[in-house]
Parts: sequence; structure tokens; C-alpha cells
Amino acid sequence: MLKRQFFKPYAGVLLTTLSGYSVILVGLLVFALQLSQEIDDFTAQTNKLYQHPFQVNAAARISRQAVSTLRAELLYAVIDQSIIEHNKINQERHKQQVALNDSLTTIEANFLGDMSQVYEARSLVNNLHQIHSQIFSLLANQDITAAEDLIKSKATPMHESLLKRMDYIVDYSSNKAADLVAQAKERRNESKLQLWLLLIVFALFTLFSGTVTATIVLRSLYRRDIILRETNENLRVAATAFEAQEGMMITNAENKILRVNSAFTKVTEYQAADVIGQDPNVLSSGKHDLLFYEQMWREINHDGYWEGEIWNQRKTGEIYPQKLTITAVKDGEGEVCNYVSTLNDITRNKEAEKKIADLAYFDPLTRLPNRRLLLDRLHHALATSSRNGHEGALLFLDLDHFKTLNDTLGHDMGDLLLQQVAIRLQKCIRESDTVARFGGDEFVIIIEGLSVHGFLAAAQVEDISNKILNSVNAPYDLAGQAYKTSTSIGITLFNRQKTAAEELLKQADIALYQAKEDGRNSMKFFDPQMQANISARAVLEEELHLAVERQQFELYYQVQMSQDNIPLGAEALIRWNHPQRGLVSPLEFIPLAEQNGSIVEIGQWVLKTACRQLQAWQQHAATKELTLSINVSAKQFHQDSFVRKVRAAVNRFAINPRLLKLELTESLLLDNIENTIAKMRELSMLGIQFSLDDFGTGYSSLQYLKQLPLYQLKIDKSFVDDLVTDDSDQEIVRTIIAMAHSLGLSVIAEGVETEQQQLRLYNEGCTYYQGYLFGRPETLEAYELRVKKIHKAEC
Ligand SMILES: Nc1nc2c(ncn2[C@@H]2O[C@@H]3COP(=O)(O)O[C@H]4[C@@H](O)[C@H](n5cnc6c(=O)[nH]c(N)nc65)O[C@@H]4COP(=O)(O)O[C@H]3[C@H]2O)c(=O)[nH]1
Repeated sequence: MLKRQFFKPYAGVLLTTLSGYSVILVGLLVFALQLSQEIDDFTAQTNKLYQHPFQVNAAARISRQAVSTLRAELLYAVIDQSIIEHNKINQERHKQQVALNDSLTTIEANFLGDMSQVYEARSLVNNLHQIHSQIFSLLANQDITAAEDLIKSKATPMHESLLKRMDYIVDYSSNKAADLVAQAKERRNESKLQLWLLLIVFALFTLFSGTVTATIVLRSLYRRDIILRETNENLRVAATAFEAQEGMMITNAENKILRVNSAFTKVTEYQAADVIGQDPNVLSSGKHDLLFYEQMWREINHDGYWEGEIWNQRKTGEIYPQKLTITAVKDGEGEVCNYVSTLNDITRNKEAEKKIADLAYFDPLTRLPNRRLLLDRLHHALATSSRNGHEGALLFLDLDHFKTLNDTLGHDMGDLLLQQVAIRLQKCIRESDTVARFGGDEFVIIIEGLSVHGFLAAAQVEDISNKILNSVNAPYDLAGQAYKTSTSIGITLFNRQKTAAEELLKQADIALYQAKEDGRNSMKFFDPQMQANISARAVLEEELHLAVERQQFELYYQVQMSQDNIPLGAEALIRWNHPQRGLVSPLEFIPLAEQNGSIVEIGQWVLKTACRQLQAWQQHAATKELTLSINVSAKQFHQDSFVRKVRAAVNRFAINPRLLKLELTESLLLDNIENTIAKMRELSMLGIQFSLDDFGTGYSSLQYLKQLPLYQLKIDKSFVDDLVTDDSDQEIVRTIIAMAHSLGLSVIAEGVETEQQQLRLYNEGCTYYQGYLFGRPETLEAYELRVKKIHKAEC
């Protein structure tokens, strides 16, 4: 093929040159033929012209001679009439007449001059013969006079006239000969010139065509050189490309393997020798049916190209996914001569694709479907249920106290727990059902194909939920650490009545909230009343945002007592004077405020009000020593500006910072502990004191307690409640007190309602108390009255 391509330009050049020559040669030939024809014509004409002077001249001379002879004979006969009788003279006369006639005929045929002279000569000759006959008759009759008269009057003038014309003819033909010589010369010169021109044209043409041919040949050689170089380069590139990263295979038109590269061996594990001469179907995995290959070849034959993914088999028998392209290569005649295939092992791509799909639809930690896939399956389940009439259920789960685990034992432990819970949840349901991780510690379960009767379906779900509660309750082993947890479940059922997926999730969430409200580790079915409560909650949330601005908050004060019933100070507890609802408990709105962020504003109001109050108390002897504790929520504390705000409030109201106590919770402390410690240190440098609220409910450890600049531990009400009856609570309280003392911290117990509780606490070493036994949270006036009364009594 290469050879043919290589010689193609030469054939072209040769053909062009030859055809050029042929055209020009044909042209020249035609021209030469024309010239030769012209020369022939010219020769014929020339011959005639050449004849003319000789024939005509000769004839004219003969005629002249004949006329002269005839005249002489006539005159001779006048003198001697006897000769007329002689045959000889008659013969001579006849001979001269014939000569005269013949020569005149020759002249008539060839003369080129004025023919009237010739015709007149002819007429004269004819008449002359008659006149001569008459004269001879007269002479024969001896009528000499008449004969002489006739000679004189007619014959002689006719002789002279005839001779004159013959002279003209002789002259003309003689002159014509000279002309012809000159013309011949001229013609010869013209022919010579034409011949030279012909030669020059031919020489020029040869030169030109030679140059053109040489240029074309040189150009072709140059092009051939370039093509050769390009071909070499292309071959080099092709060879490099052939040995590229992707596997390559070249087959012939019969689809037998001709060549493979080393990447092919890497992918298929077949050596070149294994496959050369074979059909590429040695690589087939058997995973595709005949129809697949038929379609593939239909495309190759139609488009000359096929690209797709295919399952092939390595030499070892391993089946793997491959990206394959097949290109049909055609020769110069448009016939397929080869097929070039590129093949890439896309096992890794497939894995990556799967990973991406997993990431898009599965939770990477638990490998459970994520929110997106859950919604997808829920839509599907709703469609199925409305088709077959079977009830389905949506369960919303949330692990109880998961945040505390995360905060205390760390996120890794939290992750371990989520993974183990995920496994347990999966075991509680059928494979056709779905457990999804909805986010954080929230799981959602879709159960399908329940009874067609709602009450039976509810019972079925209750059974499953109980199974789940029990399963989640079982102890966990978190990296060697034993752990127990529980979950709360909100349940909603779905059936033919079409409810949107999002709406169902909301219902299950509401039910979950209710389950949590009911004390956790329980399940709750969604009911419309719950929905109403939730809606009311949403309204409350809205109103909370405006409560500070509308001055609807008030601080209540709960006295804190020493063992000697001396009021040491108070805890400020917020109340919301709602225009319609009356006093709203902080237990109802503080969690909401924490959720929607309005706690920051509320906290700031509490801080300022407390400082203003401390300032006011400084004016009276009965109250000037009182401390005031305020609750600080996590969101409030973790603001960057918190320290600055406290400092500003202390300065603004010029209070003794030692009288301001900030009550923090354990979970607050553990969240970003370094930052918390830094802030606490900064504030304690100002003189502010810290009390650790609800102590004992979390994962308090000596480890971090030591690092905190605390002033006081507050024993949670839950331990105080059963302190008298429950030995373990008593043990806990004892430990807390001992721990506080060992750290040099003050201890106060909250929720002290009875004297027995106070006595127990006192016996264990706790000397400060807060609780209904001493006083409930009360208005400022009531509190001040109480304090002043005791102060007065003391005085
Ligand atoms: N049954 C019983 N209860 C007792 C007894 N002694 C005190 N209490 C109640 O226990 C709660 C003590 O407050 P807390 O643990 O800080 O718990 C507080 C605190 O966490 C939060 N809170 C209250 N005011 C504020 C505030 O201004 N800011 C923030 N962030 N939280 C506040 O609301 C929670 C509830 O406050 P309250 O409803 O005022 O409830 C108060 C109080 O009325 C008792 O002997 N028996």
C-alpha cells in the first residue's frame, strides 16, 4: 500500500507530461500538415506558373513563327502561282495552320495574362485561315490583283495584328517568369522562416516542458521525501502510541488478531503469542448474549466505530469490566483492511463509581441508606401501599443521651455506637424493609406490607418497635468500654390515604418528640393532638423572639441557705409573663430558646438584670453580702463576646464580681474544653465565681474538674430526691461531696425539700442548700422581704 502511494505522484507527473507532449505534438502535427498542404497547393500553383513562361512563351513563339511562315508562303505564291499546284506547299500550309491552332490552344489553357488578347488572336487565326484560302483560290485562278488586294487589305493587317498579340503574349510570359522567380524566392524565404519558427517553438516547448517536468519531478521527489519523513515520524508516533498505556489490538479484515501491545498483555494477561492469529472472542466472558455482539458489529459496519463497556475474561479466567473501542480502518479503495481496538480495564472506575453512588445514597459510617435514598424508598413504599392496600409504617428513632456520650467519651465512641446500633436495627426488620441513617443519632425505618387493617398493622409495628427497644437496650462494647443506651421511637402509619413523604416524616418526628417527653426508651404513635401541640410550640417559638423586646421576662429568686439558715444569696430563675398563657416555666421555653438561638439575647437580659440587682442590693445592709447565681446556657457561653459582655455588665453596674455566680452545666464545659477553660480563667481573674450545675448527672471526672477554675459543685436534685431512701444515691452524694472537698470546692445541694434530706446532706459535709424547704423561686419583693426578715431577726 505504501509503495502504491509512494509511486502515485510519479505516475501523475508522467501522465501529465506525456499528455502535455501529446497535445503539443498533435498541435504541431496539425500545423505541419496544414503547412504541407499549403506547400502542395503552392507547388501546384507554382508548377502552373513555371509552366506558364515556358509553354505559353514557346507556344506564342510557335504561333508567331507559324503566322510569319504562312505570310511568307502567301507572298511566295503571289510571285509564283505555280507552287500552288504543288502538294508540298499545301502540306506546309496545313502544317503551319495546325501549329498555329495547337499553340493557340496551349496559350488558351495556360496564359495568365489578359485573355482578351488570346481570344482575339483565336478569332484572327480563324479568319486568317479563310482569308488565306480565298487568296490561294484567287491565285490559283490567276486573279493576281484581287489576291494582292485581299492580301493588302485583309491578310497583312491580320498578320500584323496577330503578331502583335503574340508579341504581347511573349512579353507577358517572359516577364511572368521573372516574377515567378522572385515569388519563389519569397516563398522559400517564408517557408524557411516558418520552419525556423517551428523549430524555435518546438525548442521552446521542449525547454518549457522539460522545465515543467523537471519541476514536477523535483517537487514530487521533495514531496516524496517529506511524505517519507512524515511517514517515518507517523510510524514512530504510531509505534509509541501503540505501546501506550491502553491495551491495543489490531485485527485483519477477517478479524484475526495481527498485533497486540504490552498494555494488552497487562490487561488480559495473554501474551502476544497466545492470541496472534486468533479471533478476539478468546477474550469473551460469556456474559453478553449474541444480540449484544450483533448490535456491536452492526454499528462497526455502519459507522466504522463502536465504543462501549464490555465484560471480558482474563487468561486466568477472571471476568472484569472493560472500556472497548473498535475502529474499522479502510484502505485507499474504501475496503476495511483492519480493526483497531483499544481496551482499558475499568475495574477501578467501576469501583470508584460504586463508591460515588454509595456516597450519594449511603451513609459512610453505618453503610445504611442515607436521607436521599430513604426519601426515594419512602416514595416507592407509598406508591406500593396505595396500590396493594397494605399499611406501611415510618419509624423515627433517636438515641437517648447520645450527645452526652459524644461529649464525654468522644466522637469515636459515638461513631462506634452508631455502627453497632445500625447493625442491631437491621436485624430487627426484614430485608425488604429499610433502615436509614437520617443524620446524627437519628434513624428512620420504613416497614412495608403490614396488615390491610389499621389496628392490626399498629399492633404489628408495636411488636417490631418493642423488639427494637430491647435490642438497642442490650449492652454495647465500645472499644472495650461497656455502654448502655436506649432509643425513643416515633411511629406513623401510612396507607391508601395519600400522605406526602415529607408530611409522614414530620408526623413520625412529632411522635418521637412525644416519646422523648414521656421519658425516653419508649415508642409513641403519631396522633393529631400531638400535631396541635407542636403547632402551638411553633407559635411559642415565634413569640419568644419578641419577648425580650416586649419586656415579658422577669427574674424570680430562690434563696440559697447556709447550715445556720442564713441566706447566702439566691439563684435567679427566669419566668416568662406571657400575655395569654400567664407565667411560662423555663423548662418549657429555655430548650426552645436554645434551639432557635434566642437564648443568647435572653441570657444577656438575665446577666444585665442580675448585675443591676446586685448593684441595688449593695445599697442595703441586709442584702449587700448576697450572691446571685445565674444560669448560663452553652450557646451563650460559647459566643466569642461572652467574656467581654460579662466584664461590661460588671463594670457598668460597678458590682463586686465575687457576688456574681455563673452556673454552668457539665455538657457545656465539655464542648470545646480548651476554649471553655480559657474563658473561665479570664472571668475568674475578674473575680467571677463558677458553680457546676446538675453535678453528678453527666460524666464528671476528676481529670477535667481539676483544670477548671470552679468555685462550687451543685448536687443535682435527682440525687437529693431519694437521698434518704436510696443507698446508691447516698453513696453518690457522699462521693460528690468528698470530691468537692478534695478539690477545695464549695458544695451546694439543690432540690432540698425535707429536713431529713438537709440532715443527711449536713452529715455528709454539705453545708449549703437550695430547695423548697427554704423557699421556692419567688418575686424580688418576696425574696427581699424574706431576707430582710431573717436579717432583722438576727440583729
Ligand atoms: N421540685 C422541686 N424543684 C425545685 C426545688 N428547688 C428548686 N427547684 C427547681 O429546680 C430548678 C433549679 O434550677 P436549674 O437546675 O438551674 O434548672 C433551671 C435552669 O436549667 C433553667 N433556667 C431557669 N432560669 C434560667 C435562666 O435564666 N437561664 C438559663 N439558661 N436557664 C434557666 O430552667 C431550669 C428550671 O428552672 P425552674 O423551673 O425555675 O426550676 C428550678 C427550681 O424551681 C425543690 O426543692 N423541689
